Amino acid sequence: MTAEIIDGKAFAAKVREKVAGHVDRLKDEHGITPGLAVVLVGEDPASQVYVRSKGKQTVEVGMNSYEHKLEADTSEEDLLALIDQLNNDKDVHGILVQLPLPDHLDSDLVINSIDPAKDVDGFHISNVGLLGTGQKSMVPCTPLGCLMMLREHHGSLSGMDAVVVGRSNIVGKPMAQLLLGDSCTVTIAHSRTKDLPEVVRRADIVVAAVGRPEMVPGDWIKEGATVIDVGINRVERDGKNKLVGDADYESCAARAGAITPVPGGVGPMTIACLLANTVTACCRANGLSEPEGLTA
Ligand SMILES: NC(=O)C1=CN([C@@H]2O[C@H](COP(=O)(O)OP(=O)(O)OC[C@H]3O[C@@H](n4cnc5c(N)ncnc54)[C@H](OP(=O)(O)O)[C@@H]3O)[C@@H](O)[C@H]2O)C=CC1
Ligand SMILES: Nc1nc(=O)c2c([nH]1)NC[C@@H]1CN(c3ccc(C(=O)N[C@@H](CCC(=O)O)C(=O)O)cc3)C=[N+]21
Repeated sequence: MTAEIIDGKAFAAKVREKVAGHVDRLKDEHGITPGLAVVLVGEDPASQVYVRSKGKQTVEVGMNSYEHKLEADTSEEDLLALIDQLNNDKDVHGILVQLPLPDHLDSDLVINSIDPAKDVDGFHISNVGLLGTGQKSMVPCTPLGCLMMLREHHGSLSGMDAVVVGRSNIVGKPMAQLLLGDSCTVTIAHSRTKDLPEVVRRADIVVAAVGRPEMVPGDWIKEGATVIDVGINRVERDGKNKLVGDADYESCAARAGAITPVPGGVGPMTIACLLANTVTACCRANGLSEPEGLTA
């Protein structure tokens, strides 16, 4: 079988178009412009690239972008003061603190100081709890993007066997919650999982979120399964820098029914979902009906 390629880049463009339509409506009918604040502490080069890309796309869909770049040695007190200011700013509907934070800052404390209604990353404990109990919440962007692509490809996911490889708070765990919410039978695998190849071979849906370049080979993939590759790994090949996923693309594509590429798969959908979450947060903050099809 040769896998169908799930084009995350094209899908993300459609999501952004929808978002832009809602932004227009909010401006025209209500005089409100959704605003997203992104906070970057330090100068991690990859983080700088993502933050720039987020800011650019925020403006392209007609929203306001507020970028806050802080020195790497910023104190926790100063960062919390900035978040407090953003929490109380009516023009800011979404707040994202780029992770990872420098070691001297307590990420849990920082994230939990964001107003949950503005937590467009969906990382605040309130949103995690709401998602886990099936209540309306802000849903983490990367898993939301994966879910949207899976729903589009399969229609219903009910009864499918899903294996999520990785159990991080930002990808693996929320991904598993969303798949469970769509009635998959979900297994979460991690570094202590016994016989990972056999576990993955049971899956109709494999979500690879491990952070290890090309770790999942094609012979772990059940014929016809769908592979969602969350991994973003920069590696050097033939003297060139290259971006690869957590799945070995060639061998997985040879067995899978469908697969997301890297780049051009989950990554672009993550940013599109961030914009979608900002519009959703803006509508909720203003007591307006929220856009359909932009959240879980
Ligand atoms: N496309 C996008 O938008 C995004 C992409 N990413 C990418 O996704 C990947 C995962 O990110 P993230 O969840 O933050 O990573 P983390 O490092 O936080 O988590 C990785 C998970 O993989 C598990 N793991 C590590 N090695 C193995 C192994 N050999 N076998 C099985 N499981 C293993 C770990 O297990 P254990 O818990 O036991 O240590 C852990 O649960 C990265 O490549 C990252 O760059 C991340 C966010 C967004
Ligand atoms: N608070 C917070 N929220 C995040 O959502 C968050 C974060 N911190 N820290 C880092 C990770 C990573 N992440 C990506 C976003 C877009 C691409 C993306 O657009 N990737 C392109 C390629 C980009 C490139 O060439 O580097 C693609 O896959 O096609 C990738 C990864 C969001 N993250």
